Amino acid sequence: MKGYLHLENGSSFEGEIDLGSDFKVTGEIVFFTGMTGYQEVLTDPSYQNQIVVFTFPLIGNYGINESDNESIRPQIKGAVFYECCSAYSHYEAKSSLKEYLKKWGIPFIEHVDTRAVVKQIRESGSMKAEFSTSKEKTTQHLIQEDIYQVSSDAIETYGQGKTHLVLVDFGYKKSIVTCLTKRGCRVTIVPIDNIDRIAQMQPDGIILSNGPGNPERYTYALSKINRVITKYPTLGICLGHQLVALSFGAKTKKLHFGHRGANHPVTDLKTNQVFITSQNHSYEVIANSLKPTDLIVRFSHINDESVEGVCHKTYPILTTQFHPEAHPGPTESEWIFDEFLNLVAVSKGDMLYA
Ligand SMILES: NC(=O)CC[C@H](N)C(=O)O
Repeated sequence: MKGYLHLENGSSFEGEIDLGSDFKVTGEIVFFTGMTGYQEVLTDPSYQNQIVVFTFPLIGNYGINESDNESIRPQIKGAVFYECCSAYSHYEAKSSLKEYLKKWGIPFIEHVDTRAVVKQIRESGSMKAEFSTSKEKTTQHLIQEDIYQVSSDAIETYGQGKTHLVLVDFGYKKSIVTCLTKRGCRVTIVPIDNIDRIAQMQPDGIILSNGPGNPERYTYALSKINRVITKYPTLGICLGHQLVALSFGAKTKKLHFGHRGANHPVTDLKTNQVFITSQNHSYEVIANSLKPTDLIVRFSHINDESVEGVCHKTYPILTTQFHPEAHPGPTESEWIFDEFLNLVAVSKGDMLYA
């Protein structure tokens, strides 16, 4: 049946929806530019509350498998496709993308002119949107509270290595844990509300995870976060990077339409090397706001010179706005985990990490 995507800036697009006639979904509309990696995007908790426009025109062609989930369920609010492929083909595929979205009740609209939608987002910025079978715009109802269900309830441990890391969970991606356990680490996942219990766990280092929403909503926890990260070697990833910066007094702001894709070029200002990164964020750390702090910009985005990571002048703290764990996207920045584990090993007094 015909469906309509309505954006907060007043523009509307026609497509096709195959859910019941009363249904309507609202959320913040963002776009992801990767040609592949849709399963990782759907299941990345950082996308909670967002309607994702996939810019590649054919999505779903290798189906859904059992290994590419970044969390236990799809997290996006809705999806917009040009074409969502039913005739998938891959030896590991267990179902089609459409079947998977329907099973979890995630609405999607297809046969939408996604290029035209993205032009609107690039002009007006990320904004509220809704799609439904109604031709009528109800954009005045789109301004809604951002409600996120993040962070696991329980403390869980993965891996058995000698190096013990605590991952503070704001909605972490599974691949971050995989990158650490495959390097011989034991990783304890700690919900943000249990941050006071970290010292009892005697970690060798801390990871602040990725997560959805505006980093400023964690303002209440910044002093606790700062206490922990100035005690142990710390790696901050995406939201975790933003929280490190905020906890030292820097500021964040919203990007016009965010960085979401698998081909974002970043320079390491320490070595002048450039690498291609996987990204998914709406907010950035304001470079100037770092000046009065002891944080130094370590990584910079080539396209817009936004801050892509920092390190601290004295503490063993390293952060990335991009995703070194990739999934989706290129794995060429995975060495960040090795550099961080080097910091951990040095601070433990061990030999340098191999
Ligand atoms: N992937 C993330 O951790 C995203 C961080 C934050 N929610 C942002 O959009 O900027």
